[in-house]
Amino acid sequence: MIDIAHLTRQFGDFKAVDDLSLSVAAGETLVLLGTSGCGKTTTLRMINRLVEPDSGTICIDGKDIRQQSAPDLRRRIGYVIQDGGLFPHYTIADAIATVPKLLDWTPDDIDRRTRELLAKLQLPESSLSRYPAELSGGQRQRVGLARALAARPPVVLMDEPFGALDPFTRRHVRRELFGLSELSETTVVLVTHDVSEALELADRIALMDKGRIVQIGTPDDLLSNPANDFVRDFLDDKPRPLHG
Ligand SMILES: Nc1ncnc2c1ncn2[C@@H]1O[C@H](COP(=O)(O)OP(=O)(O)OP(=O)(O)O)[C@@H](O)[C@H]1O
Repeated sequence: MIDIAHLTRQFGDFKAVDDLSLSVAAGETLVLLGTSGCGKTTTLRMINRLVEPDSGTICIDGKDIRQQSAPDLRRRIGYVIQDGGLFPHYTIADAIATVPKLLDWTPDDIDRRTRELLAKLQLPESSLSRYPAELSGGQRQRVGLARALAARPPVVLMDEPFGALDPFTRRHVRRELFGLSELSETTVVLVTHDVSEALELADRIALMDKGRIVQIGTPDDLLSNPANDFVRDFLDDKPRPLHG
């Protein structure tokens, strides 16, 4: 579904992403996990051409993404960021309708799809005329996902989608959203630095360090056969008392 080969991106002299290759299968959830600054977001943003690589290729369904215009590409790739990434002056109805309108859906089809998503994501219909600032963080996150899923894109990219939520809400919202059949059929690439989130959501985890993949595999693979001490230490995030 997504094939990334020898992807490199520098900022000045600094290699943010360094010869990175990976594939994501259709319907798979791949989590990019790693420390702050290891190149997760840069990798993700190259998939929807918000960042252009210096070298390497990305193909979706066998087609090089540079052979299509960035706006066309982005209409077929949902993108979810922290706190929903909603425009403050768009109502929730406008936000969810953004891509369907660009794709010239009829108002009836947009309305039907919007109401379907509201029901699935447990958002009240009264939220349609509200603005993001009038919703809770968890609700904004659901609207961000509704907007990303509205036109049924085959691929959804998520960058720390639950990062703005408190730990309790975070666990609750992510379980609920990833329980949706709609999302389980979609190919998802999700960026996080939260180990338990990665272990819970991933079909496979790509653990990154300094722009490279240190190990890629199922959560079980990484836990039972860590490639080195970095992988072992990274995954072992149990709290320990400092003294005693
Ligand atoms: N536009 C830019 N200009 C200069 N440097 C950048 C730019 N974007 C990213 N970088 C640098 O590239 C490195 C990787 O950044 P990136 O955002 O991909 O990391 P990350 O793993 O997603 O980190 P975080 O979890 O903190 O978001 C960082 O050192 C960052 O400072």
